[in-house]
Amino acid sequence: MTASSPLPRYAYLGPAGTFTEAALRQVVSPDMAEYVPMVDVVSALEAVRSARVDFAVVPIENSVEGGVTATLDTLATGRPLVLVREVLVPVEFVLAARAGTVLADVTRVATHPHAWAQCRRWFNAALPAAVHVPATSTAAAGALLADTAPGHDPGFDAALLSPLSAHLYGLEVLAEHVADNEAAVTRFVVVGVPGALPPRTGSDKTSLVVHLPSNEAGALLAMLEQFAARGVNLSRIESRPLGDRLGRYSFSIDADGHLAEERVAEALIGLHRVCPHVRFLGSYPRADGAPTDVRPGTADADFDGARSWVASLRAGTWLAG
Ligand SMILES: O=C(O)C(=O)Cc1ccccc1
Repeated sequence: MTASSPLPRYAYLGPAGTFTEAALRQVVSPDMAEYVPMVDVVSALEAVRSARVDFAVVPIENSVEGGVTATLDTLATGRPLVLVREVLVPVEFVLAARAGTVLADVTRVATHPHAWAQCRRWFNAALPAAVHVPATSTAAAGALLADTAPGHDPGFDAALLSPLSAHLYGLEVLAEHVADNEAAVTRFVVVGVPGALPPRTGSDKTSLVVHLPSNEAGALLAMLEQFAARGVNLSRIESRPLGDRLGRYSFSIDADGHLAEERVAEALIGLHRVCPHVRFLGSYPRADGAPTDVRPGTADADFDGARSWVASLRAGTWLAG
């Protein structure tokens, strides 16, 4: 990077110390990019749409709660955005407060709703009187606590956040390893505007939003058949309400493989033929590096060979030689 070329700008759910910032750090170091903190994932994604930033890093799925609906819904409609990379972050929480607070005093806990959802059972067992005070992020709760003058009430007693941000905001840790599931992982995605696809690596995912052909028996099967017939495995499928009336859904799908693979391209061709709406959300490398399982008969060479055979039938050259 030369002095004259500006650093790429990345929006993320801030402030400093969020799990989203930890994901962003895995993507690009702070001296090679401008980190732009946002108050929510919708603002981060809209900043990409309005070209205020080049990319956004947002949570999309966690191992305890499932899909992050604000992210899925914002990607599904509006000006097209694509995922260019995914990042996995192990999520570990501590309960922290200002000096002088003891655990028994804590009845109001501020944190991001996803963090609270991942620790509900822990609080039921350890601090049954505690109620959740929603914050825009885990680190925002910590920052607010740190910024409130001594003797003033910020509206809560403690923050549920990462050990790193408890340290960053100078808070005292009251409880460590706060979790319903110690192995919880959140999946984040790097989102940009549509352009050239990241190259195929042999360990890729393709994300899509699909509406069903019609509201009748077999409609879901007709959609799924497009993947199954080409040996394309789905690693995630979630239905989201379309919002206009009850009973209408859009499907958010992650498929194993890259659009550059014939079997994935053929599945998309099938979807485009039978479904009223298909939105391509990108092909990008898997964070876990697991190689894509390509079933016999579904490799590129199998599709090429079959296509040449049909071409020879059409041309009447199949008996020649
Ligand atoms: O609030 C944060 O730190 C975030 O980055 C959102 C979040 C909250 C809980 C688990 C994973 C991500």
